[in-house]
Amino acid sequence: MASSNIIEAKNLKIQFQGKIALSSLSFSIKKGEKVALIGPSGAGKTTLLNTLATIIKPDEGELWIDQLSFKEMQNRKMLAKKLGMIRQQFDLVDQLPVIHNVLAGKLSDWSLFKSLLSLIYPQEKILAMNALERVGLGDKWSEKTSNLSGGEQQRVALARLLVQKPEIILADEPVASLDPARAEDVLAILTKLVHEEKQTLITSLHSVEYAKKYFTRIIALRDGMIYFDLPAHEVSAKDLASLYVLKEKV
Ligand SMILES: Nc1ncnc2c1ncn2[C@@H]1O[C@H](COP(=O)(O)OP(=O)(O)OP(=O)(O)O)[C@@H](O)[C@H]1O
Repeated sequence: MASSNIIEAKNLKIQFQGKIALSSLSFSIKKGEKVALIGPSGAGKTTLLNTLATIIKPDEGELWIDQLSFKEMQNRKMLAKKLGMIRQQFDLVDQLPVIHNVLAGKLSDWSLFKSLLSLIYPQEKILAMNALERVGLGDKWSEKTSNLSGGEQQRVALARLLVQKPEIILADEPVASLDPARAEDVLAILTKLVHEEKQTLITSLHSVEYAKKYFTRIIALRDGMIYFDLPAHEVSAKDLASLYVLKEKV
């Protein structure tokens, strides 16, 4: 594996009840790339992200994350250092103040005692406050998380990632539940932070417009296969039209 490749996948195959979701996918991703996964519904974007997150074990093929095999990635502490995940549904604990959700990014580093103590006296508060400042929520640290808007909650999830500091961020439709203005705001912050932290980002997106604007590379999936894999600026209207064309019924 070339040392500049942080992810390398060879012939990944995943099936669910005999139905192929990913069909012999091979690709590599370099450190610092910002990759958007696009493609029609059911193309395999979420399955691929969950495989990269080592949540789904491939039926066939091999996967290396920063030189580590799928098996070596099962160590929880190691996994948290390498990979951070952000989803459409934020994965926050609504009833807790914002700062506790941000500090959840540290849980894999902390002992059980420190984690429990932090629920009463937030530990490493300055770290969390700095992260909240960077996502523009410095004044919201003590608010109950459920009182925040959807866009603000997704920014809390970004602050949690800043505290976790993984090398790779996997994002599954991170802005699907937000209105267009908030969606763009969250994507702009996410890609700016990833750039500043020199992280690698892989995001599934339904918006081709945002994929072209905020990402360096676009991998298009269709029927569990790579349909095209191009620098974002080279993706043409014709490529997109044929990717999303509805299949004729036979
Ligand atoms: N847990 C599962 N059990 C059975 N089939 C599944 C499961 N997860 C995904 N699939 C199937 O695998 C295929 C790929 O699904 P996946 O969710 O990865 O697509 P997607 O590109 O993320 O779609 P969307 O854009 O609608 O989220 C689909 O045919 C889906 O029905």
